[in-house]
Amino acid sequence: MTARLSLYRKAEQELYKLDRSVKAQFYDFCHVFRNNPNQPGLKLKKLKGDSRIWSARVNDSYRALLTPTGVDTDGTESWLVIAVRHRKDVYEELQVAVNRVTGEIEFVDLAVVGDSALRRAGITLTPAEPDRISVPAEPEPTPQPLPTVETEPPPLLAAYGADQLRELGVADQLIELALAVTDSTELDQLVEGAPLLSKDVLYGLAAGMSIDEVRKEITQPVELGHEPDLGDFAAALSRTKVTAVDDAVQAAIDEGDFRAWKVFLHPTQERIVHRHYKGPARVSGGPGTGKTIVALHRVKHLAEQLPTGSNKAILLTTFTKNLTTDLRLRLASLVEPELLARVEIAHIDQLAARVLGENTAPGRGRQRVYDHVALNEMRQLLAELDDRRWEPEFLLEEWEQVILGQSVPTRSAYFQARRAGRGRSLTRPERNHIWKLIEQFTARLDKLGVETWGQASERAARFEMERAAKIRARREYKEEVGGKDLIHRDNSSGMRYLNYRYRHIVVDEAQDLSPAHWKMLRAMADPDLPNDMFVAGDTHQRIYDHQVALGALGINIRGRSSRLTLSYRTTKEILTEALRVVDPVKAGQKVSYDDLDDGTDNLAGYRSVLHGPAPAFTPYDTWDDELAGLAATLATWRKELSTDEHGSPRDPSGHVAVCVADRDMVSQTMYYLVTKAGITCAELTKEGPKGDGEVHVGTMHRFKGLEYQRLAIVGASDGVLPRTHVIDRYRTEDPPRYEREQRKARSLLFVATTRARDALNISWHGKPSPYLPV
Ligand SMILES: Nc1ncnc2c1ncn2[C@@H]1O[C@H](COP(=O)(O)OP(=O)(O)OP(=O)(O)O)[C@@H](O)[C@H]1O
Repeated sequence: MTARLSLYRKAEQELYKLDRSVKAQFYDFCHVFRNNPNQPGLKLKKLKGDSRIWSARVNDSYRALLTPTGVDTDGTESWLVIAVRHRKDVYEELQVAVNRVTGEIEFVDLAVVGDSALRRAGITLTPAEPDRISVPAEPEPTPQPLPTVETEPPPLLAAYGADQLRELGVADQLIELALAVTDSTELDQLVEGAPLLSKDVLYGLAAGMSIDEVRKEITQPVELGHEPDLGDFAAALSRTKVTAVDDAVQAAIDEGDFRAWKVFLHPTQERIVHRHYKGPARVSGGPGTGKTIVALHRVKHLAEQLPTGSNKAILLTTFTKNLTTDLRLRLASLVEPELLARVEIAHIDQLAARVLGENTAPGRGRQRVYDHVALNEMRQLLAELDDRRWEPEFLLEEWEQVILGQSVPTRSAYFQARRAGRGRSLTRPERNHIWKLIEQFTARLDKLGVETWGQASERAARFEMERAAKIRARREYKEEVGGKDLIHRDNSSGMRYLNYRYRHIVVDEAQDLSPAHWKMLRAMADPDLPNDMFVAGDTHQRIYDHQVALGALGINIRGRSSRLTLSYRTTKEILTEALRVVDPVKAGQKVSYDDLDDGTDNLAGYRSVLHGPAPAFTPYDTWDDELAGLAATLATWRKELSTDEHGSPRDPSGHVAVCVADRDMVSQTMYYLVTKAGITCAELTKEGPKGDGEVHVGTMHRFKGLEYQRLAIVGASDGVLPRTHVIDRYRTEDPPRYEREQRKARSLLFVATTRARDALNISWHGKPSPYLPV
């Protein structure tokens, strides 16, 4: 008799952590079991407590726990491995059941629940295999008197009843326990071995979500829609996310946690990925909630729907070059090469450059320069004209945000232009003066044969919009003439083949794209088709000054926005401090964030189930002291990360990073670490880490979208974050600008703090940055 085996998700995760030798014995076990589950050496037997759970021998110490999930028509038995664990951790009270809300198979593990919670709920766990060496029985401990009602803290979820938890989908076995827990540590222990839905519901309620919010945001999305048959495990198995145990299972398990994001999407993530959207859609969420992961799965989902041969029909784009490298690697590990060929991956500037290349005669292209070069030119122009009326920074921004940003073509149009968020208003003569200066400035850039990236994206947007207009005009005409051949009307053979560049566009790090970027992207996909654009971003992480209202740019995301709230990256401890940076509770410091449209966004419900040490905040007297402290921390981290959890050596390179505020500090930090502390470094550049030094060092901007196991932020002093000497004058001169600069600096620190997975150290010398929660 043969058997089909599947692995429950939790069992697979347990396997990742087991010793290599136990894993190998598990593969042997699977092989034998699939051939004949009744092979005597497997010692397959039912546990006493829940008749649905069986135990089988993997080796002397380890047991596989399984549940039968039906028999095929050909007589093949189907079994689900629900856990693999040491025999000492197998006890009779284990339970497996079908969840009444989702209809999925759920396994509840009480071994991880704290003693106090179990005691309060009156549960005692009985080992399924008591130790064979008999030890003289210890005298029964005298029962401890239960704390009196006065001293017992009230239950954490006192406001809710058993029926409510049941209706929301909490597993039956956990309900009494959940209602008895009195603090968040007990709750953490309780949910550690809980099924996903129970965990989400309990954490949601504990975080202050109302019953209605939990029902709407957590339960309803995973509801089956009809009452499941609680005894039909075969049907339940088909709804449960499992890994088939076949010859490839070893490779899957060896990949360990690296595989998790590819296979186990959270139901909220999954829903966003697979939904059909009639128009552009958006996913938001705090750092590490999996927006990039959702974007990648969305690309996969869309690629799967396309007909064979749809080469490069999907565009996956993001803000920076180094992030495209990461997207490319991840996507390649997620999809087959045939699907990968349907996707074009390019960062936003690269796209703009390509459009300009196509529209420029050979040899006529302009060199693209960064804003600091343009600012220098503006400064020189003003000096030559001896014009001190306006700051060069103000003029450059006025040009980029108002004139370029709104494609203002003429002086008279500039008189009418909206200048929302630009601070002080300008009179007509002032606008006249500014227009003249900017004309001279752009003529100067022209003469030098250069343009800014802002200008380039604006020009690219214009070319693309013209292209889209031609496509529309041609379609309208075709409709008018009833679909007849249009050769007589097309003025070039290329025209006949003119079509939108992409069928779908997926954008990551959307918060930093400028209006010109959006206009260009909008024109690259057909606005009349569903699922045209999918946008992932978090405005709390906006670190460039590009505020947009997508609706005004023809990208209508209203009613198609979703939010992720569970962080997969950062620990609760780090997250709590990071949130105090962007959402300060100090009086008078309310900061509000937009939703890429006319509304506002927030991080309500943003949470993590991971734990780690509390972030360290360390003051120093001088920069030199701080660097010495950093070197000591890095040496400790290097030592700790040099062995894995089984004690085997491991290379810690690339898992630790140092984040500073500016380029000078990058050089100083690297110089100190290399010459004085013997720690090799790799500088984080726009292209990614340069060289293979063990510790990555970079400015906060370079950390966008990245993550590290341990992170040190150094030089987080007052005056550096924010740059007081640069922005202080706006405090009275231009309060909205001052506000924007503050928000950018705050977001920068927020981005930096949320790059750390396990440990975060923040230090400063002199006074700390006002944004730090110290
Ligand atoms: N369903 C999942 N299963 C396992 N790991 C996940 C899952 N979703 C996300 N992760 C992991 O969480 C981390 C953060 O994910 P991701 O980078 O997509 O978040 P993000 O929201 O884009 O973050 P940020 O806004 O900071 O760029 C990554 O290491 C990712 O692999």
